[in-house]
Amino acid sequence: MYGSRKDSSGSRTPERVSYSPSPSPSSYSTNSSQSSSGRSRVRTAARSVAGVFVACFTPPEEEAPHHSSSAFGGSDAFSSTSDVSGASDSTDGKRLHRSIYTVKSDSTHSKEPASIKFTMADINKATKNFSPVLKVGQGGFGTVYKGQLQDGTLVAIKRAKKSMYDKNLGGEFQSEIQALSKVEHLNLVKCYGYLEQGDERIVVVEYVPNGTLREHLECFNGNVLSLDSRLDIAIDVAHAITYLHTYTDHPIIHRDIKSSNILLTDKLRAKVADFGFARLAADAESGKTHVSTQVKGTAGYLDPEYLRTYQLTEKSDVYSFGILLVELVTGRRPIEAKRELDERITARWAMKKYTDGVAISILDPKLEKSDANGLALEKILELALQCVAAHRRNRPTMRRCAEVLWNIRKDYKEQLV
Ligand SMILES: Nc1ncnc2c1ncn2[C@@H]1O[C@H](COP(=O)(O)OP(=O)(O)OP(=O)(O)O)[C@@H](O)[C@H]1O
Repeated sequence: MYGSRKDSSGSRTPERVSYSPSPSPSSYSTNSSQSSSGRSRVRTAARSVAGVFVACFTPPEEEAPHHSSSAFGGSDAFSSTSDVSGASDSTDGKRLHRSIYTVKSDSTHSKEPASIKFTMADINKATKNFSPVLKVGQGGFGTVYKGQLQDGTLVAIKRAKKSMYDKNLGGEFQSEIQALSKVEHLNLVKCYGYLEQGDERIVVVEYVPNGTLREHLECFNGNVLSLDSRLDIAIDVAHAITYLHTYTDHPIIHRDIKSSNILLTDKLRAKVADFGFARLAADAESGKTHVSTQVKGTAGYLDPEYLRTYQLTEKSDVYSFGILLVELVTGRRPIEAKRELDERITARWAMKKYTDGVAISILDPKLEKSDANGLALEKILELALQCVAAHRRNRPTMRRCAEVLWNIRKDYKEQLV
């Protein structure tokens, strides 16, 4: 069900196989950037973590790894770096020792979403009867149109394809609506409302005008995204996901963080989209620490521990975020099937170069190989490595990721002047 489709370049386009404010800049300690000794420690640990990628992403034609026994054992060596995981990780050890996991269904959220219900007449008007000229994209959910509401607001109108509805879309549609309508954050795509009528399932969300992060990494408009902008985007995404994870009553796990779900504004700031797979995380107060659920997500970004155990926590998003960080600095997709064998799994290839002390060789060739870029690259890779740790207890929180990135950006800017 979750395979991958190929784009024209032969690369795999992955397929789906109390308000807590974003951390404020002032709350970030200025000395929390990773030290160089810390980096070398992480580099050592990386060697064992690299095994994870072998196990999880070995392309079909690749030989079986010789060291498969260590495939999920990387965290033992890696545990020496657990001090960077953030204070709130301390509960994770307990989480892993629980033997009974409770399924938390969406039914606990019986409250009507505060979203506006649209009529078919509104939608037809906004999209000029689904004019093909206004079609801006196509995804797993269906077709996306640009539209304009009566008050002039520009919106993206996502129309579910009939086949999705046939496949019991009902629950997923409700999930998307519930999650979207309750959250509001500068770096999250805002939900304006929905329509549910007969076979039609339509979501109306904020229109974000400047394409996806993936498109920008491929220079779709001819402009190279600078490392500075990439850092800004990473911080925006970290803030958005931190917000979801610390959401008032019920934390939300995004479940599908990837570059094509990150939309950019004209000023190149990021807005995280597509809560189609979002599920409400287990309520910490009730003692239910994660959701056991059918595995969903996108190939290349999927947390191996989630794949193995079906147990979903916020740390699955952290894993996907780590893959996204690697994507940001290399410009490559998580899986590039047409590459040489040792380069097909981008994160594994990048981590190997990092541990070999030649991280600079994986910098997106569109970026200048300057000292400042090289240093920032190493620090970003170090964080990415922590995010993709085999075991979730060794991964930092999203809040911690935001803090570290904030400091990397600060140091980077200081180096540039
Ligand atoms: N809010 C939006 N504003 C502007 N364009 C959008 C918006 N949402 C989606 N799009 C465009 O529509 C495309 C398809 O989006 P959609 O979220 O349906 O699928 P996807 O995330 O690309 O893929 P999948 O559904 O498989 O995860 C996007 O790549 C983007 O170009």
